[in-house]
Amino acid sequence: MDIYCPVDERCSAVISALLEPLPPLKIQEYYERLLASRNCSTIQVKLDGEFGKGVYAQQDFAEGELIFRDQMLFGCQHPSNKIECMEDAKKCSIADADWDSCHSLLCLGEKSKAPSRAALDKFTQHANETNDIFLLAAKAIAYTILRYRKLKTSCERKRKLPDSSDCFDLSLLREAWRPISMGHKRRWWECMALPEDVDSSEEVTFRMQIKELAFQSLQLLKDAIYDKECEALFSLELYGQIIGMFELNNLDLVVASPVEDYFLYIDDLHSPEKEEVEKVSHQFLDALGEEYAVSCEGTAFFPIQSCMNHSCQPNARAFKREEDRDGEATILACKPIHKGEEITISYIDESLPFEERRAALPDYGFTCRCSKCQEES
Ligand SMILES: C[S@@+](CC[C@H](N)C(=O)[O-])C[C@H]1O[C@@H](n2cnc3c(N)ncnc32)[C@H](O)[C@@H]1O
Repeated sequence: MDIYCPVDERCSAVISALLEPLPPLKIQEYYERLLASRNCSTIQVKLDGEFGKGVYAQQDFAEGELIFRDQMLFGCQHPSNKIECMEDAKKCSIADADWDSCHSLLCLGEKSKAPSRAALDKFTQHANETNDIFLLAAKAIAYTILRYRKLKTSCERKRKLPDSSDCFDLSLLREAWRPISMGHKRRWWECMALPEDVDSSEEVTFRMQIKELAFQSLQLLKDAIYDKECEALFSLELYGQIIGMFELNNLDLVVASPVEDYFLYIDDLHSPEKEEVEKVSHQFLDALGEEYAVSCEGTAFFPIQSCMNHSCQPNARAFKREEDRDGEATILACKPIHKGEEITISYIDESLPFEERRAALPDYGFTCRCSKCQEES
């Protein structure tokens, strides 16, 4: 029997409006504005190709040249790699930008704006025990709610209207949701690759279990940060689409330990300031032992990098370099690229033989139709 989510039924019209794709020109305009806001003129996002959106070169690039750097929209650290991440959250050591964009609703500390911190604790624990992708989905929902509230307040101020806190405005919710609406999406329980230990005869049951898990997580999140005007964001349909978007687009990340950065900073200080600070800091360094330099491993969604299509003969690579200590993604040319050419990366190890590449790509929810695969098939 399928899962019944009452919000899906109550908000079906709003959900359809949020999932309706924008016309191609509007999509292009959105990315033009995003790239301009980052002073990036080396690339363009267009919908010209066979596979929907794609990233195209606006100039020639030599082999090894930096094409662009992308800032993450949402990211999280894997629980297995967390050294007291919950403690971090309690101390609210998250950057101010993250605080404004989503953390104020998801914080477990004293400054939290979450309606129920106990419920938020339960949600977080469930995500840590099952799948940390739920933490990322919670960030996307909190981000949209906070953006919606901000847009509404500024609209009311502009129009000199009285505070109409209960009056829902679909166009503002669509605007608040826009950055997430742009990501390539499918329902999580439908796009997820079947794990190797699950027999194909068990596929239907497996996908239903995944859907149930998402529903459990959503109920816990709803108890923690429910917002009546943004109720549609608590539908199973949108939750599944958001998680699916992360599953299909995310990039694995390694970010240098911020604690290590702190100790390196102290190391660079001059006397007598350095000795003064070390009087306090050495206790922490002793307590942490080797762990102070453990880098943060996680997963993140990048708005521009996620528009890059896959090729088994890519002309670029997306990764982190030693100097990129800030969680940004770096895209470098691995071949000379000419102005106007599509810039592609490989989501898998492209040196594998055809059959193995074909077997690896279902993790990304598609069968490759790049020229190399077409020739080899
Ligand atoms: C990360 S997204 C890339 C951006 C995407 N084209 C869009 O419109 O948002 C990955 C999706 O693009 C499509 N895609 C990318 N590379 C492809 C390829 N080589 N063959 C077939 N489809 C591809 C698939 O639908 C895949 O799930």
